[in-house]
Amino acid sequence: MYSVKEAFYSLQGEGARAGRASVFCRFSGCNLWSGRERDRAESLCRFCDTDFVGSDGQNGGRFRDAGALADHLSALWPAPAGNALPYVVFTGGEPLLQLDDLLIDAMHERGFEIAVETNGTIAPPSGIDWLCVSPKGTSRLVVTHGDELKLVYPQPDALPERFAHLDFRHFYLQPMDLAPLHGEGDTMAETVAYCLRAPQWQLSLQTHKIAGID
Ligand SMILES: C[S@@+](CC[C@H](N)C(=O)[O-])C[C@H]1O[C@@H](n2cnc3c(N)ncnc32)[C@H](O)[C@@H]1O
Ligand SMILES: Nc1nc2[nH]cc(C(=O)O)c2c(=O)[nH]1
Ligand code: SF4
Ligand SMILES: [Mg+2]
Repeated sequence: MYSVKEAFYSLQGEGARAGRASVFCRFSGCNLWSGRERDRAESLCRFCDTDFVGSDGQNGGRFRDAGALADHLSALWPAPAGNALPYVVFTGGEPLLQLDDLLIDAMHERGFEIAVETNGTIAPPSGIDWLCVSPKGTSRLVVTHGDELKLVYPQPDALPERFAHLDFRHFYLQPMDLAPLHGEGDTMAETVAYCLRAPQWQLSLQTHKIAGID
């Protein structure tokens, strides 16, 4: 059984593949935060911008097996899509609590390339085509290689220096959106300043928020 908060067709907003048409599958639940506001301040991840509780979002639900979820997701890809490769982004919540070999195989069988957005605390199954790891605070990072490391900045307890030596093709800093925290501050200027000081790191903007899409 898979529990999915929501699923939708949009443009990948973040990282090296920003702008690419994608089916998003947002799994329910996370191992670093309950999703309840009253638990936020005491959680390992405290700045989350996402509601991943339950399965009541658009195209959300509980799916009895990999084939049922794969059919549901592939129906969100437009037809005809010309020569674009179908692309699915598994996110959440923490997708590696649920994503398994059966679902990976089922999406590959339907012609999809598979991307994952993870907090890096759970070992991934094999067969993922694009792995984005986004470390959180003091949580223990077990995924030390992948395609992109995308660190939300600034996190005083997760400095970029801690991750700069890891085996990733791309290193991104993404300004922390303080809106979910009702916070004040200019994370954009700080993030730009860091990228200018340490050019290994590139700026990742959440372009879907700028564009006003999901
Ligand atoms: C909601 S998370 C879900 C996937 C996974 N749990 C993770 O943390 O990578 C998706 C992406 O949004 C980023 N993110 C979450 N809250 C954010 C915020 N307030 N500002 C900027 N990026 C944020 C995460 O770091 C991650 O890269
Ligand atoms: N458009 C869009 N791009 C995204 N890239 C990563 C997202 C996520 O929440 O994991 C996300 C998202 O929520 N929307
Ligand atoms: S690890 Fe990801 S889904 Fe979980 S609370 Fe943090 S940003 Fe949100
Ligand atoms: Mg998001």
